[in-house]
Amino acid sequence: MEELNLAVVYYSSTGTNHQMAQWAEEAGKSVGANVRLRKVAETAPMEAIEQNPAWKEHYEKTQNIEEASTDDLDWADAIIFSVPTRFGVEASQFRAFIDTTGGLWAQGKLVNKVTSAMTSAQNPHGGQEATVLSIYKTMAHWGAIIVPTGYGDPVQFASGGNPYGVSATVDENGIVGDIEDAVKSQARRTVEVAKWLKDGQGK
Ligand SMILES: Cc1cc2nc3c(=O)[nH]c(=O)nc-3n(C[C@H](O)[C@H](O)[C@H](O)COP(=O)(O)O)c2cc1C
Repeated sequence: MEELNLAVVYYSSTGTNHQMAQWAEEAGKSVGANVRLRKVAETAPMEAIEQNPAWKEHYEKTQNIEEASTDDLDWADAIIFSVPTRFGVEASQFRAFIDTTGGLWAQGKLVNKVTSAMTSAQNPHGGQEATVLSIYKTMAHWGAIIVPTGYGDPVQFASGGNPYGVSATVDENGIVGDIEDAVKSQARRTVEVAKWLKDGQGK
């Protein structure tokens, strides 16, 4: 078995997607992948962050996490993205990062990356599926391999059954329900698919 590199790239203002990314990191390691957990750089001005105590606290708490770079994408065989929903699409911080990938794209280095995406939103129907699908549009432009969650693992029914990628609903107490197993299942599946492709073995 060759080495398998997984990059878990997330953006989070108030911690939800950070938590989901950590679960994905844990699951990736549990199936033997080398994992890089990376946060997308903050682009909002400090005045905005400081107006929201939860945002400020999370921002300060995660200063030690390395920021995502295009090198992480180049290094990775598999990439999992976790990004909050903002008005029905991904947070702009994530789009700013994606907009730095033109060089890799031009060299064809994003082709066949094995990718999967997760999100969170305040409302179950507030754009969760739309956000994951929006990320997948970019993956199509990359020529990446998209790994949806589907319904192959029953744990996905328990987490709301978003077949595109796990999505969390968040209220004032944090993530609603227990989606940890669903996130971990998605991460393991993404790594498995990447392994099949890397080893040239089908299932
Ligand atoms: C500017 C803004 C726009 C948002 N738009 C939506 C939305 O369209 N639908 C929704 O259900 N929640 C929306 N939310 C709630 C966020 O999705 C929620 O705060 C986020 O998923 C929490 O993730 P985080 O803790 O990782 O930052 C919005 C929040 C902000 C600040």
